[in-house]
This record gives sequence, C-alpha cells and structure tokens, in this order.
Amino acid sequence: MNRLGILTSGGDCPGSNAVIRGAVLGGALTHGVEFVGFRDGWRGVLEDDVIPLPRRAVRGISRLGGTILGTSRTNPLKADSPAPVSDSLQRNGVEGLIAIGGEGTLAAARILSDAGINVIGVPKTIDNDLGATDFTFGFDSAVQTATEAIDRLRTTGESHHRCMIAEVMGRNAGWIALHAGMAAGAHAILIPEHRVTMNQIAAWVNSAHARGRAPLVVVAEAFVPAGRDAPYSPRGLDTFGRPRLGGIALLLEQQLQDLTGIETRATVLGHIQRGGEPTAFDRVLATRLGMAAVRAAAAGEWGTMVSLRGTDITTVGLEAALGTTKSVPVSRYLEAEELFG
Ligand SMILES: Nc1ncnc2c1ncn2[C@@H]1O[C@H](COP(=O)(O)OP(=O)(O)O)[C@@H](O)[C@H]1O
Ligand SMILES: O=P(O)(O)OC[C@H]1O[C@](O)(COP(=O)(O)O)[C@@H](O)[C@@H]1O
Ligand SMILES: [Mg+2]
Repeated sequence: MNRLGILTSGGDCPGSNAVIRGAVLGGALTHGVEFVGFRDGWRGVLEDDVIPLPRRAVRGISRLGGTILGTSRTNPLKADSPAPVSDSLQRNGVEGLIAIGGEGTLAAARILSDAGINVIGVPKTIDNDLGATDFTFGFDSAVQTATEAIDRLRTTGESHHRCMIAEVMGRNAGWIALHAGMAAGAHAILIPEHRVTMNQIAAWVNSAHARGRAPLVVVAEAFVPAGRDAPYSPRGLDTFGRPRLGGIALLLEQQLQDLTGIETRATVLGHIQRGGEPTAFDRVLATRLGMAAVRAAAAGEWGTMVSLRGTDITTVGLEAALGTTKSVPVSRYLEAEELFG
C-alpha cells in the first residue's frame, strides 16, 4: 500500500488536525504510506478536490482548532451509488480512505465499505454520542470551553442576583450539558435523555435562590420539556435535511421567570463550543487515533473504526459503531441530580 486519502466530515471538532498529523506521521515514519487530503469531506472526493499531505503539511497542526482540510455535510451517496467515490479514489491513485466523522459520516463509510471500498473510520464529534468508543475527541475541548463560559455566566449572575441559563450543544445527547454542568456546579442540568417538568426546574431554581445563590441552569439544545413532543428547532433544516437545534434556553428564560419571579437571562453558547484549540487530552487521543487508523489500514483492517476502550486504542467493526447512539445513562443523570437545587 502506497497512498491513502483522508477527510474530515460533519461538524468540525477540536482535535481533527491532530488525527490528520498522527495519520500522516505514522504513515511516513512507520508504514511507508503517503497521504492526500480530500477537502471539505465527501465533497472533495466527489469533486476531485485533493491536496498532497507530505510530512511538512502537518507540521505543528495538533494544537490548531478546526480542520486544515475543511469539512461539509455533503452526502457521498447522493447518486444512490458508491461508484462516484470509488471512481474518484481510483483516479487519484488512493488505495484506501480514512474518514474522520461522526455517526453520519461513519454510516456513509459503512455503506461504501460494504460496496468494497477500503475505508477506516475515526470517531469524531463534540457530542460524545458515538457507541463503541469510550470518548470521542473534541468532547473534552467542548466541555472545557463550555465550562469556562458557564463560570463567566455565574459571576455576572451572582452580581445581579439573577438566574442564568446556559445552553450547550448536543444533537440528541446530553453529554456536554452533563459534564460542563457538573464541572460548573449547576443547580439544574437538563438533557434530552431525561424528562423534567417546568415545575421541577422552577423548584431547583427557587431552592438555590432561597440559599442566596444565583441559580444556574445548564440545558442541552435538544432538551424536550415535559409537555412538548420534539426538540425546539425554529431554524429550518441543515444541509442533510435534519432540524437545526438551538434556542430552547430562550423559551425556558421566559417560562422560568414567570414561574419563579426571578429575573432570568439565557445564553446560547452555540459554535463557540466547537471552535478553538483542543485540550491536551483531546490532542493525545486524536493523535493516537490517527496513528491507529493508518496502522489498521496497513494491516488491511478495512471496514473498521478505531476506538478508545479504557486507555487502549483498538479497532471495532463499523457496524458496532453505528448500532446505537451513546446516550447519557439514567444512573449518570440521577447521580448529578443529587446535587441540584
Ligand atoms: N445515514 C446516512 N447514510 C449515508 N450518509 C449519511 C448518513 N447520515 C449522514 N450521512 C452523510 O455524512 C455527512 C456527515 O454526517 P453528520 O451527521 O452531519 O456529521 P457527523 O458525521 O459528524 O455525525 C452528512 O451530511 C451526510 O452526507
Ligand atoms: O454545524 P451545524 O449545522 O450548526 O450543526 C450543529 C450540530 O453539530 C454539532 O455541533 C456536532 O454534531 P456532529 O458531530 O454530529 O456534526 C451538534 O452538537 C449540533 O447539533
Ligand atoms: Mg453527530
């Protein structure tokens, strides 16, 4: 094997560049493999937008946020056939592809793999909602950024004796909310995996307020308050046709203020959580995943995803990665809930 391709797809994620560097250096130093990069995810594959990735192209990139290759939510199977992808790989002399992405990207990778295309997946998402890996890189960075932002909301909230609501990301998963909320000492954490009534949230807020604290509520964008039937999504669809989430905190702001009589302010952190430098933890995890991906390719373990299990990096079948999204277990929520109010 001489030449591999690599791409980043789906929402960008701190640590993606460290994966690219790990793969390119591992390829150059250990496996005698050179890399090309496809720009903007599957779009680059479909449109032959390819750049060479010699060792010097990845110098010093581990600490950089975003992805040097760009990303998109282009569907590689929009022609309902794997042929455009396999033709592109052949034209570009690429013998296998490392696809860095979340459940969407890996679902596409699996279909392509089943069609005989050589693909290895690398799990990527700030949401940490992928099964078959203990953590995804990017999650720790997003939690760190969210925690720093929530700490700031707390000092302004305390100064004004207000209730502050911080909305964090997580497409149908409450991991960022759970971890950032716990790290920041939130008085209530609201996640999509767990139904809570407005009266219960108001009770937590009132209880913190009664102790002289500025109540702090952390809510995941996909949280569904009891009484609603779907996540709040007022902003249309994304490029893959899925509802764009975000803004539930603004609904809660009004409702909580009405219920408690406490002046309330909501902040939607949004893409701030996805930007900026990866934490050291994410750089190490991402570098190891990149090195493991090229090792798996060299061993011909196509159709697999590299994964973190405990402290070890291993490979699992793509189908295992896609079985279920990794939700916050009830026990983790109940553990956090003991400290609410
Ligand atoms: N079920 C699917 N089958 C095939 N391709 C998919 C599927 N879901 C998503 N994709 C493709 O992968 C792209 C990235 O997926 P997305 O879910 O946005 O990000 P991520 O891979 O980070 O979860 C999507 O825009 C789409 O083109
Ligand atoms: O980039 P967009 O379209 O605003 O996407 C927002 C979504 O992407 C995420 O940031 C990351 O999700 P993916 O890793 O699945 O791309 C979600 O938390 C959020 O719901
Ligand atoms: Mg995802």
